[in-house]
Order: sequence, then C-alpha cells, then structure tokens
Amino acid sequence: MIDVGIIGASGYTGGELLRFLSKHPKVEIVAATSRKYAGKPINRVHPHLQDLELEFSDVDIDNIDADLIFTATPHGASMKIVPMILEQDIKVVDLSGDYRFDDIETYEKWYGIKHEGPLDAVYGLPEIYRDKIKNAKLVANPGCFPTGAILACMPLVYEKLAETFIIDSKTGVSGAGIKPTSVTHYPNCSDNVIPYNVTDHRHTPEIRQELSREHPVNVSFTPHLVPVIRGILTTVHTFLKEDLTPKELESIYAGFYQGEPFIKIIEEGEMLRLSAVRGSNECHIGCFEIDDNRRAVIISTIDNLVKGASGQAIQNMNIMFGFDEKTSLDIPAVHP
Ligand SMILES: NC(=O)C1=CN([C@@H]2O[C@H](COP(=O)(O)OP(=O)(O)OC[C@H]3O[C@@H](n4cnc5c(N)ncnc54)[C@H](OP(=O)(O)O)[C@@H]3O)[C@@H](O)[C@H]2O)C=CC1
Ligand SMILES: CC(=O)N[C@@H](CCC(=O)OP(=O)(O)O)C(=O)O
Repeated sequence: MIDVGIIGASGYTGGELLRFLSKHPKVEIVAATSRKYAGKPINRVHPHLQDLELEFSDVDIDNIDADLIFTATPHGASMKIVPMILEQDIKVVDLSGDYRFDDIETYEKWYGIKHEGPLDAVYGLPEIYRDKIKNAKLVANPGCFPTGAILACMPLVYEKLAETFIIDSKTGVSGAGIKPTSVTHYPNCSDNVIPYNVTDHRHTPEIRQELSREHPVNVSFTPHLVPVIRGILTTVHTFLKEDLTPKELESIYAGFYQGEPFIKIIEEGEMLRLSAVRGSNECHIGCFEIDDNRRAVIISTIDNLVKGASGQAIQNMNIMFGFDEKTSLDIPAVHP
C-alpha cells in the first residue's frame, strides 16, 4: 500500500484523481486539498463521490505524510509547491505545464511567466518514456492536446515517413477547468464552435519538443472549443514521403503500439467518436486515409480529463511504484 495526497482536489482533474484512486487497491488517499473548501466533505464539491469518507484539507505540505503527491494545480502554482514536496523526499506527478519543457526559455516565452526552476522531470507519456518513468522522482504529466497529438504522430516520426504535421483539435469545455470564463460560460459556448489560439497555443512547443527528439519535424497546431463536456478529437494531416496503402499505414500504427494497454487502433474505414473514450484512459487512433496528394489523415480521441490528465497521472504512478499499469484504470468508456 502507498499513501497518496492530491493538491488541488476540488478541481476537475482533482475530482478524477479521487474517482479512480478511491477504487485503487494499493492506494490510501491521505490528503485532498482545497483552500476554498478546507474542512468540508469531498462530496460537497464532487457529488458523484458520495461514499468517499474524506474531507478537504488546507494546503500544508509539511504535514502531508505520503509516498506520492499529485499536484493538480494551475501552472505557476505548481512550481511553487512541487519543490517543497520533493524536499521531503516525496515523489510527485505534476499535472500542470510547469515541468514539461527541457529549457526554461521556451517555458517563459510561451507561458509568459518566470520559472523558478529547476526543470528536472521525466515527461510522463508512458508509451514513449516508460523506462524513465519507473525511476522518476518528478513526472511532468503531458498536456491534454499533446497527449492525443503526439500519440497520433509518433509512429510516422519514428519510421521517418513524414516531417510536417498539421494538427487540428476539437476539445470539450472541461479542458478549461472548473472556473467559467466569458468563452466557456454555457450560453457562449453551447451550440457553438470556437477556434482559439489558432497559431500560438502553448501546447505547440510541447508537441514540437516531443516529436523532434530524434530529428526535427514541423508542427502546426490549432485548437477549437466544441460544446461537449469531455474529450479531444485530434485530426492530423501529413504528407507521406512514400506511397503507402491505408492498410500499410494502419499496420505501422498497430506494430508501434503493440502491447500498449490503453492504445486502441481503430481499423481503417471504422468510425472514431468521443463517446468511445469518454471516462476511460484509452486513446483511440484510426482513420488512416490517404488522398491522391499522399496526404494521410490520422485521427485520435482521448478523454482530456483521463488519458489527457488524471488517468495518465495514475498510469504514471502505477509505473513508478511497480504496480500493474492498468490498476484502477481498466474500465470501459461511457457510450453513448
Ligand atoms: N482540465 C483538463 O482537461 C486538464 C488540465 N490540466 C492541468 O491540470 C491542472 C489542474 O487542472 P483542472 O483540474 O482543470 O483545474 P481546476 O481549475 O478545475 O482546478 C484547480 C484546483 O487547484 C486549486 N488551486 C488553484 N490555485 C492553487 C494554489 N495556488 N495552491 C493550491 N491549490 C490551488 C484550486 O482549488 P482551491 O482554490 O479550492 O484550493 C482548484 O480547484 C492545471 O495545471 C491544468 O492546466 C492538464 C490536462 C488536462
Ligand atoms: C478548453 C481549454 O481551454 N483547454 C485548455 C487546455 C489546456 C490545459 O489543460 O492545460 P495544460 O494541459 O497545459 O495544463 C486550453 O486550451 O488552454
């Protein structure tokens, strides 16, 4: 058994951490913080967690005795909290963007705030970095868009079959967190589709960094807000360097992700949809169509709060402590 704490447990990703961890056979939740709801029962904020007998506590890192702490806090806040946790020799999985970059300059340029450093984390995408995650003290959980985008592009990068990726994503509104803004306020975003940060979203350099590890590739990324609660559907357009049939393209993906418990290859010609991953830790990858310009279209779907955040964070925790990677995450999606 391990003892686990959650900083930022009143938010959306905090709620998902509580949902999965409350059923994890090897985890005891010893702290769930909320500055706003300290002293109040968890179900006051998360009405679906009625049986979880736990109260929110204040953020008092020195008094959390845990083996691992999840920081489900906004960027900027995480970098103030994470060093205090590491100082106590407690492992961390941080869900924010604060530790995902190799260099501070890129972070400061794209996030527009100063970083207090150091950046000494393992990028927590298990399908690519499983071996490094095993021994990590600090795991930087990937961004939601980068998770779906990197997984959809990586086999082609690895096989050197393409070098320019145009990535178009549609995201559910929960990606913006628990506090509504004028864009995510219900009357403004329901029955609507809203492109935003069309050429300058802060996930662009994160996707670029991870896809360019072996050799540099071109990455352009545009997100759109769509009126669903959860999910990200990502359409990747790329020009193949050689002629392939859709079946050959599909088998490259199937080979690359063979044995991966949460990656499902959807056969060429079959439909992808967000409801097939909603609430689950799966990433579906499919489409595999190729036009007469050698443009290949690959589509991935994830639940932004699960594989795009809390599910992946727990997958990382399972790897860090030698548990079966699927523990507490092995549940199907909620369809329709
Ligand atoms: N939503 C998503 O789909 C995804 C989110 N992420 C990242 O995960 C992190 C959490 O996101 P999400 O759950 O959506 O955000 P929310 O806004 O829903 O929740 C964040 C929580 O953090 C707490 N918090 C805020 N500031 C501080 C602080 N200075 N110190 C301690 N606690 C603080 C708040 O609780 P209180 O005020 O009660 O203390 C709040 O409930 C963010 O970095 C986000 O970018 C990553 C991938 C996907
Ligand atoms: C709908 C919406 O606003 N989505 C957020 C998702 C980003 C996110 O969650 O941030 P990190 O994963 O980098 O921490 C956005 O586009 O900023």
